[in-house]
Amino acid sequence: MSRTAMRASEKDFENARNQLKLLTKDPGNEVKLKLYALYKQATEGPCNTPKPSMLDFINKAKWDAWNALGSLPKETARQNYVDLVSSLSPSSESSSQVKPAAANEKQPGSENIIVTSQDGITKIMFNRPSKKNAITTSMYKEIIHALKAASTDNSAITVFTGNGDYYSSGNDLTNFTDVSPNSIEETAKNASILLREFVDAFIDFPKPLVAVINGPAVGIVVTLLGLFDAVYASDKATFHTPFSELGQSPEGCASYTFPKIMGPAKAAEMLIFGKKLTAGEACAQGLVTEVFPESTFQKEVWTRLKTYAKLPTNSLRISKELIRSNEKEKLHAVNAEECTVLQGRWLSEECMNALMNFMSRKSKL
Ligand SMILES: CCCCC/C=C/CC(=O)SCCNC(=O)CCNC(=O)[C@H](O)C(C)(C)COP(=O)(O)OP(=O)(O)OC[C@H]1O[C@@H](n2cnc3c(N)ncnc32)[C@H](O)[C@@H]1OP(=O)(O)O
Repeated sequence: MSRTAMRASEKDFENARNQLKLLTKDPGNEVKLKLYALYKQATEGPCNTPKPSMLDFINKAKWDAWNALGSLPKETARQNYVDLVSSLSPSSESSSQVKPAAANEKQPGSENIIVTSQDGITKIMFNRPSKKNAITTSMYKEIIHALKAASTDNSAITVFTGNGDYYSSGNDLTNFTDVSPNSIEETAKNASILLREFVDAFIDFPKPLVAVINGPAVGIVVTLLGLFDAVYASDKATFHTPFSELGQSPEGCASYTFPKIMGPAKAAEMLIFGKKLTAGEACAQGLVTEVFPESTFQKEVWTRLKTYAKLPTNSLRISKELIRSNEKEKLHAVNAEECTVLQGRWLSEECMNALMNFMSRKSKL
């Protein structure tokens, strides 16, 4: 008999609750919301409490998740809860972690950012494919750390890429949702400080910085490309900065680099109106260096990068310094301004509405 056809007993339900306490890895906010909703439905039936205020992020998200279950019978909710907890066992957690192939020197850190050094190339890989490589707060910190280490290691160039079908879906939107109403302002301030430090690490990076865009790229991973020295893209990559849709504003110095790269009209289409570009369009507008067919992308790009990494390292650094140094002061000022503006945006009703929409879309089971 399949698990879904079975009926979980009170004992199964109790066991699942205990099993949950033993989890070694945080299952993430979305799963926690689903668990919360199923638990409430299984024990109390359909949602029976008043809708919390929009600013009460956490309770509103919980309420939405529970309310979305409608009139699901208590027994079904109980079974779904047991099934969900069982799917979170350590074996299913670890199966989503994919290690990079042929990594000679794997450096320590979480599994969400994997740093390897080989053939004169330090590779920093987004490795959270089940979440489309969305960037959590701790991943921002790890990347800052990885860039600092790469700036003084033996490699000639540093490369960012993504594991799985996405390059990255940008900022993890749940970074802002697991916050109590009275700490929203402090969270926005801390995020602004972290973002500024994060972007500064790219502005100041002394070696050639290359992006190997293996799939769609969204938000901050797109805006940062203006600070990269070369961007190679698979023809299945897309470039999307939906800031207005999210009630937010550009970051990563794109408000300055994009108009310089592609002209103000094309930059406005991307940064204000959120137009998504294909790899070919991004290349035509100067954001991407070269586009490769998906079938040969990895082979062609890495072969080329290995050749580049054999060039004299001091010469590479000095040439980059000449190209970029005049801009550095301006870029730091732009970064500071963008972070200040974003801090205000994160507290705006438009942004809160957009985050709630994302959360309620996810909590529909
Ligand atoms: C220190 C703070 C600094 C802040 C800097 C600010 C930066 C601004 C930005 O980066 S704005 C860009 C933010 N990103 C987005 O708006 C993308 C949101 N995600 C999506 O629109 C979609 O998920 C998608 C188009 C990327 C992919 O859609 P698809 O239908 O193919 O896949 P799923 O939606 O089912 O995604 C699979 C799971 O991954 C979760 N996920 C994907 N992206 C994000 C994200 N950015 N944040 C959080 N979670 C994300 C998605 O929710 C699914 O999870 P689930 O399986 O648990 O439901």
